[in-house]
Amino acid sequence: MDKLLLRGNGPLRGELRISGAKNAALPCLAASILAREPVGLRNIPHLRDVTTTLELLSCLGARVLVDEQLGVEIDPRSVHSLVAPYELVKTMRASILVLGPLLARYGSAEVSLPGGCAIGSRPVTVHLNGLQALGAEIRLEDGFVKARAQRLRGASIVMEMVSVTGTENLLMAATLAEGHTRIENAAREPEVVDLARMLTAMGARISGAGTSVIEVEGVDSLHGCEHQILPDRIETGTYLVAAAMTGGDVFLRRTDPRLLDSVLAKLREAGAELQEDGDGIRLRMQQRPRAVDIRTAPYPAFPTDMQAQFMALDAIAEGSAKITETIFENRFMHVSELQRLGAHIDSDGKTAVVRGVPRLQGAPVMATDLRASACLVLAGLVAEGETLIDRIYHLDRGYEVIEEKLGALGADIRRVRNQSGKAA
Ligand SMILES: CC(=O)N[C@H]1[C@@H](OP(=O)(O)OP(=O)(O)OC[C@H]2O[C@@H](n3ccc(=O)[nH]c3=O)[C@H](O)[C@@H]2O)O[C@H](CO)[C@@H](O)[C@@H]1O
Ligand SMILES: C=C(OP(=O)(O)O)C(=O)O
Repeated sequence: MDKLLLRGNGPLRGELRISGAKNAALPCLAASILAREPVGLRNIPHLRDVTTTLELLSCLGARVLVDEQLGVEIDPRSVHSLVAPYELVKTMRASILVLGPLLARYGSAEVSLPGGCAIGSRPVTVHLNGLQALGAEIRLEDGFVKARAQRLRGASIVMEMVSVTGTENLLMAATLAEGHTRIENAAREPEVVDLARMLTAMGARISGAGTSVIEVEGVDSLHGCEHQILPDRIETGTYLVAAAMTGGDVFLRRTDPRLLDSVLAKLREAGAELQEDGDGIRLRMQQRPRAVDIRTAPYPAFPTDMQAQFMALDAIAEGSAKITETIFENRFMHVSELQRLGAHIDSDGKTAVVRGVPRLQGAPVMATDLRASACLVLAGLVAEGETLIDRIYHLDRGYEVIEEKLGALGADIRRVRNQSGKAA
């Protein structure tokens, strides 16, 4: 198992390019199943979750072509299996996103239930209730969601809670349903908007994406398209926090700061100077960060996917801060690892009070989930001595070549590869 070795060595400086968003690429890849022609996707990030999704599409029978610049072409005309097997689904919750497209396009789907992941129970009830409202017959059998429908029918759906993947599944299903669908209490995340842009380019009739009411007029078929995945706002936010924590000066290219308002507001509150510039954003930090309170909630409020990174910032900030996680019941697993590095944090599961210390001390730590891993990398950048992070396969699900990108900004970071299969 690979590990990351870091030594805190001062401010990050320089420029780097932000990748396409994982959480937009995965639904867009799933949406390709809806088309009657090949679909081309650009700015696809090179991530383990993308590879798993491409394997899943191949397993369904789609022809997948990956080109040098990591553009991907998917030809769904050869799809012949409507079963998403456990072996692939268990490694990635986003696999549930093939359910809506398979059902809408082929009238049947069997998708293994995604397992409960470390950050919380993550049910898919609102996906299933919404598909039933569109006329699907759904059974849960042998760990699979088995869904059938002659043709889905448009319906008015009020989502019980704001669900990002739930909104995406229903939106994709509704594009080929007969008649009009209205989705209320829809997620407003930019990744939902990106998916709607792609579906519209395929001939879907959608309005309201980005608001909490999305309306879809079903069409008989969807054609191919070329679509550019939007920049990763969470990767952007993670590198901005890295620069802020190290007292650095970095420019992040090919990103869209408008997707990050709530995060940028918190960085300013922490003392960072931000400058939006053409296709990117520059951050300069000339003081020790001030502690900032965080409360996660659906977009446009502060994203749960940035909570762990801000806990790392608060751990070395001036003053105390309260962090409240409202989306997932178990997303504080980085607390005990930050404590190993010398952070002062009291947590009761849903809230954490962080008292900033002037300096962290390097130690061996364990990554437990994707953003918890990012939080430990940030802490390692400012810790005195060596920090060795184990189980970084989580990180590889969501950050493209993180050690190269941080290395280019001057960080002392290196991947320790384990060739033998024994602990490195
Ligand atoms: C609203 C929100 O911030 N969603 C986050 C969630 O999306 P993801 O789509 O994975 O999760 P959902 O948005 O569906 O879940 C949001 C909340 O609703 C609950 N829920 C969801 C579906 C359901 O049927 N029943 C139910 O109770 C979940 O347990 C969770 O507490 O994780 C992603 C990965 O970290 C983040 O990128 C998303 O920003
Ligand atoms: C937890 C995340 O992803 P996933 O929903 O794929 O588990 C994330 O993006 O932070």
